[in-house]
Amino acid sequence: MLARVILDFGSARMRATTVAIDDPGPLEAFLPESGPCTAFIRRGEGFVGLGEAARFETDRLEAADVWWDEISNQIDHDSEMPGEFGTGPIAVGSFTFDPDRSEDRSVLVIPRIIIGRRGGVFWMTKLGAARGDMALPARRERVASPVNPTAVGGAMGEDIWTRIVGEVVDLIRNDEVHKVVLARDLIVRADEPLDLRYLLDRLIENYPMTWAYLVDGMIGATPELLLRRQGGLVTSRVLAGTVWREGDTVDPLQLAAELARSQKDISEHEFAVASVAEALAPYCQAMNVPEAPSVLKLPNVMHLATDITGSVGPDTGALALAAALHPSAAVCGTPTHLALDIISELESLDRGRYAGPVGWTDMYGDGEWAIALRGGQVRPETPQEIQLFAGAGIVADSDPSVELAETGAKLVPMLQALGLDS
Ligand SMILES: C=C(O[C@H]1C=CC=C(C(=O)O)[C@@H]1O)C(=O)O
Repeated sequence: MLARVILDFGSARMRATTVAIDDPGPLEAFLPESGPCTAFIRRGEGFVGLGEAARFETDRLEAADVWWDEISNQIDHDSEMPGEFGTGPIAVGSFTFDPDRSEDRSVLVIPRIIIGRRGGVFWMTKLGAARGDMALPARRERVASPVNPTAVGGAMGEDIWTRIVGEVVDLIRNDEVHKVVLARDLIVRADEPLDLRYLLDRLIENYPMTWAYLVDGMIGATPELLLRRQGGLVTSRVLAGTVWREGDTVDPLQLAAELARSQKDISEHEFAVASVAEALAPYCQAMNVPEAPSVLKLPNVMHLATDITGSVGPDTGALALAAALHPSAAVCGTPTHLALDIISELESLDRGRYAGPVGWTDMYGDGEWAIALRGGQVRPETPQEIQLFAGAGIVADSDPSVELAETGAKLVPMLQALGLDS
């Protein structure tokens, strides 16, 4: 198994301190110009992580879970706010969609400093620090917008991608598989290294209702939550089935009504809900799956949405649940193994961390893992370049050219952030 551990606290025990702080203002303002940093923010709540006390590179969620379990047992935590959700040392991660078919690695990092906000409570956690050493880091002065960003194409041309969607529709109509989510990529290149803090600012500003994430060069603003585990309660927001507005021609209410009635989108959505409900069931004493989806309205698209809730025992942590739920049929298909094979055969794309779990877990197994959608990856060797991804669920009634347009609508948040779509 591939695993690389970088620890800067050796085999000694680590001290961590958490204190309540005054409202620090926007969390993202603390992200430094250079050096490792992480963020997970929705509606102004969440955290930023600065520096790295430890890092685990792996190809398996399960291995990351074991590693964090061992490491978190070596941390002595002194907290002013014990038991407050999200406070204290955390591990922040971004996992590949398909570890068997990706050159990219999954990563779990333990930030050295965490600044967080939730429900009117503000905190800072520092690893390797005592209560006397809890000054807030400096806020940044300014961030740089992308210099001359240009879309330079992806692994596959739009016409070829559309043809492949047609091939998958044929497979589905021949009953060989029920649903397959196909993705495509788009590379955007600038003249100077991209300042990810600028992109994150734009995503937070334009899409405050999504989970804006930044982990190891993977950045985006996703509306889909694989799971939140908070105490004994697990919640999952399942999305699948999409409409969008071309210009301002259609009334949003009418569009939402059309989506709620669209048999094609309802069937696409039902596969996704069933996959999450089936994967969660073995871990839940009780579960609630609403019978009909609601419509989630975002600035660029609308989705059918179902919030599943369940109760889990103390032994099943957030990372273990993420391992059980990934990949759901919102990003893979039904049946899972057939959809995975078709994706790897036809998509001609290494998805890397796109559509994989991205999020955090704490020392008690609580945490939030979203699905890394509406985002892109910047790699250290090409800091002026970002690979964007977008996919669409293909079912029997899919029209390939409409699916292509749907992936275009899903690329809008990142293109806007890069200054390529107004
Ligand atoms: C696969 C993506 O979206 C998923 C989430 C919501 C709606 C989807 C759809 O309607 O196809 C996808 O299942 C993506 O954004 O790349």
